[in-house]
Amino acid sequence: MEPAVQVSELVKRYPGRPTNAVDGISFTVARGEVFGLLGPNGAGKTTTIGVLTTRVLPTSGTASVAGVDVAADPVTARSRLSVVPQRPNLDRALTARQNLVFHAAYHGIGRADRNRRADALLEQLGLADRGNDKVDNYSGGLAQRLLIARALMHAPQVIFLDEPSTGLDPQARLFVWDRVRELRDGGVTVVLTTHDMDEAAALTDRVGIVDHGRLLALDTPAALTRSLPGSATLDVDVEPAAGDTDDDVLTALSALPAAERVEPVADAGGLRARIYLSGDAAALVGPVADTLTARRARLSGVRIGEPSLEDVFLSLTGRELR
Ligand SMILES: Nc1ncnc2c1ncn2[C@@H]1O[C@H](COP(=O)(O)OP(=O)(O)OP(=O)(O)O)[C@@H](O)[C@H]1O
Repeated sequence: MEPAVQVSELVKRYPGRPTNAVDGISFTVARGEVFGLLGPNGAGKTTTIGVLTTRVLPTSGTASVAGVDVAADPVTARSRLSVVPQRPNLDRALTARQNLVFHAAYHGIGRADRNRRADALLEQLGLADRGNDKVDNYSGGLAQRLLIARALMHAPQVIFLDEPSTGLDPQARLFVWDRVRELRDGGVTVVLTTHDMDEAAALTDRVGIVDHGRLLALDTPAALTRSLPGSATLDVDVEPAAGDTDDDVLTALSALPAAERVEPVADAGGLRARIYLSGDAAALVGPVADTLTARRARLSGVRIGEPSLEDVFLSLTGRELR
C-alpha cells in the first residue's frame, strides 16, 4: 500500500540564511501510523511540517502526502491533509462552531454535512457546551481542542500536529494524547512534532530524531532506547556478609556475564552497586540475587533505570534535548 507520507532528500534553505533549515531528510510514514519528529527548538521540525502541509516551498527534494506531491499539486494535497499549527490561528471574533463550519465551507463541504460534522466534533472534543462561545473566551487547552476539531472537519487522511501539547497543563495534555490515539484507532495517519521525549515515547509508533535539519535516527521508541549500549541500569542495595568487603561484592557482581560495568553509588548510606548493561535490566535481578545468596550477602533494595529517548539524543549529539 502506498505510504501516507513520503519525504525524499528534502532540503529547505530560507533566503539569506547561511545554513539549511532542513538538510536532506528522508522518511516514510505508513497509513494509520503515529509518527513523531523529536528534536530541540530550531531543529527543522516545523519547517518539515510546513513543506508537507504546502505552507513552505522546498529548496530541493520531494514530499508527498496521501499519494499527492505537495509542491506539484498543493490544492489536492490540502484536501487530503490537515494541520494543527503551533500557534493557534483561530478566528477569535467567531464562535467555536462558526470556526468549524467556515473551515468546512472553505473545503467545499455542503451545509447539512458541515453542521452535522461540527456537532459531532464538538461532542468528540468535549466542547459541546462551549460551541457557541466566542473563541476569545477560550483557554489555551480549549483552543487546542478546537484546533483539532477544525483539522478534522474535512475528514483528512493525514493530520499534522506541530508541538500539540506545548504550553498545556498536564490534564489538557493527557486529553490531547487520548484524542491522538483515537484518531489512530479511526484510521487517520498522525504526524506530530515534539521536543518532549515523554510525549514521543508515549504516543508514537516510530520516532525520527532530528537535529540541525538532519534525521539522526529513526525507529520505534523502544528500539531506539534498546539500541543504546550500556545505558540500562540496575541499582542493588547490599549488606555484605561478615568478613566480606564491599569490593568483594562489587567484583562478584562484575563477573555476571550481562554486567558491562559495575560502580558503587556514593552517599547511598550503605553499599549500593550500579550495574550498567544493555537490554533488559529486569532479567538481571535473578542472577544478581543468586550471586548475593551464594556470598550470604543480603539484598535489601533493587531499582531498575531504563534509558530514555533523552539518553538516545544525548548519545547521538552530545547535548541535552533542551
Ligand atoms: N521563515 C523563516 N525564515 C528564516 N529562517 C527560518 C524561518 N523559519 C524557521 N527558520 C529557521 O530555520 C531553522 C529551523 O526552524 P524550525 O522552526 O523548522 O525548527 P523547529 O525544530 O520546528 O523548532 P521550533 O520548535 O522552535 O519551531 C531555525 O534556525 C529557524 O531560525
